[in-house]
Amino acid sequence: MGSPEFSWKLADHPKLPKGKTIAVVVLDGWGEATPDDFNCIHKADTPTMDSLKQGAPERWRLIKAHGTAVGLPTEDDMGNSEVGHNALGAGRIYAQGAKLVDLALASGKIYEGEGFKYIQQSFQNGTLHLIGLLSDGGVHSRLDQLQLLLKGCADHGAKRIRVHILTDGRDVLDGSSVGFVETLENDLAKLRERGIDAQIASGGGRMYVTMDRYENDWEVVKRGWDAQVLGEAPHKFTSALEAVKKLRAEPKSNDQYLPPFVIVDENGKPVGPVVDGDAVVTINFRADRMVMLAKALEYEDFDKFDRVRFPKIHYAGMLQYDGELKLPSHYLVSPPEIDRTSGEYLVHNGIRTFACSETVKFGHVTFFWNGNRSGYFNPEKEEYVEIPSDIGITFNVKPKMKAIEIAEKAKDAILSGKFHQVRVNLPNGDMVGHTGDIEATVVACKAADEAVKIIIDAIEQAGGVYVITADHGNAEDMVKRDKKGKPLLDKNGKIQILTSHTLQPVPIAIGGPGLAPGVRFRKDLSTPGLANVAATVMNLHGFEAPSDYEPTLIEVLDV
Ligand SMILES: O=C(O)[C@@H](CO)OP(=O)(O)O
Ligand SMILES: [Mn+2]
Ligand SMILES: [Mn+2]
Repeated sequence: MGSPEFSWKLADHPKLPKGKTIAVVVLDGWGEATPDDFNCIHKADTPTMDSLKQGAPERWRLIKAHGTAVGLPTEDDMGNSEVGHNALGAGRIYAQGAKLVDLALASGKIYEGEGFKYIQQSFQNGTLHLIGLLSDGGVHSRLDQLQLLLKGCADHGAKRIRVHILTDGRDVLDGSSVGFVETLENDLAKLRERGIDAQIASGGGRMYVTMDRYENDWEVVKRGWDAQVLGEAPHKFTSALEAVKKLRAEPKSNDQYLPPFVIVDENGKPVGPVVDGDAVVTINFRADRMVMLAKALEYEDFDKFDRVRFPKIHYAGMLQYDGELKLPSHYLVSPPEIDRTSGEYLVHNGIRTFACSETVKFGHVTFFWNGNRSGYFNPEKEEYVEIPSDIGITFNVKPKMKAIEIAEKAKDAILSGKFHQVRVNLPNGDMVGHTGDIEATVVACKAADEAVKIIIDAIEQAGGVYVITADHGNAEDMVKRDKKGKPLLDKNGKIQILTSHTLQPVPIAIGGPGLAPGVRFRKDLSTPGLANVAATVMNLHGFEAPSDYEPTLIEVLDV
């Protein structure tokens, strides 16, 4: 901080005591929606979350978790874990990757930056490869940004372009991949009319190819590497549209899990392996599922899988994905500068923190919570525990995931008396919700509720305080609806399953024996959101929040 008067010291809260153990629980993908058959939270047996709701309006309320409340471009943007946990941890609303890329493309500034100049050095003699998620989901990437970037790169001298697509079906409807490939193929055809050699070179489903996160399963990244960089995959096609259509027609296949494929020419030769002298851009703005590929593309020393070849390329991320690792070192758009997060403040004010989740969400309560920063602020004051996730399965097969294990770890941390804050993410509603399997999602919600109960019981025993909330909706609505909320049917009369997040608000509940009797939710904040939670938690630790944080959700009445 540049200003001379800056200090990490937080003012004492005038009314609330210090020293309480606070459990902060984030139920991933747990929104509030009308109770019906497609609301898995409603369908599940969730006595603990139901009982918290009885505390409304003083100790239970709803907060916004999507759109501008979390720094996304519009109110049509559903929430997601990155922006949700960023807001929860940072206590302020930052224009997020989706918006920053929009602005940089609209102003043309993206083409003036260091990152673009760096990749541009390969345009004369090399190929430009764009790798990323192909959909308009807006969570990790957006089709319109890819379209603008393709055109912009061509305008700025790219002569040979290869796109390596990852099909979605998670932030958008399953089956929509076909339409996105058609759109992209049209754009590439237009570039070819301009004399630019532009084609799709490889592909695969995002959950099976490339987009793993938090080092859960490097095989996923390897499959992508083989197809994208080496030009090798079990499936070969001469057209991407044909590839996606044929692979989707296989039994049990879906967009999220399409196997890797490469596009070959009439001689069977892959059209776009990455070779020395090429440029590569990973077009996702969101960090978590690009970090592993970024490491493979950038690190000279790398032992996660055998890369076979490590081409000398000019690589840039759409954004820088990890501020602490400075990864990648080149990027087209600067990420939001999320500084002075609540975690960093609290560490400076003597708060000892324990954070835990299973691998698939571990970075959410650590990396995202801390403003896309990996590692500890102060290892003496923090302990982060990762419970290994199951690998190689879709979570509808094991919908309970590691919820109970996470809760037990939290319980031990609470009862140990070593920590002031015990923070967890319970992944079930989200991870199972994304599979589109309604029955399994009901089981998932019940498991998450049981985990909350374990944590609340520990807080009761320790005389502490709990804050139970969520990062965005998912499990509370599993069907695509028309504007009036009626479930939509597909051509065959079957309901259209919604695998994505939602626009719903999320609950927040406070309580526990350590909560001062006069504490209740304020009534004067009209539409607070996730960013109001950080100040709330700071208050519960006995501190005033910094003045530029979004206001606290609570007030303390004299009783
Ligand atoms: O799985 C993911 O990457 C996203 C959806 O694209 O979900 P979440 O934001 O909950 O992590
Ligand atoms: Mn989430
Ligand atoms: Mn999700």
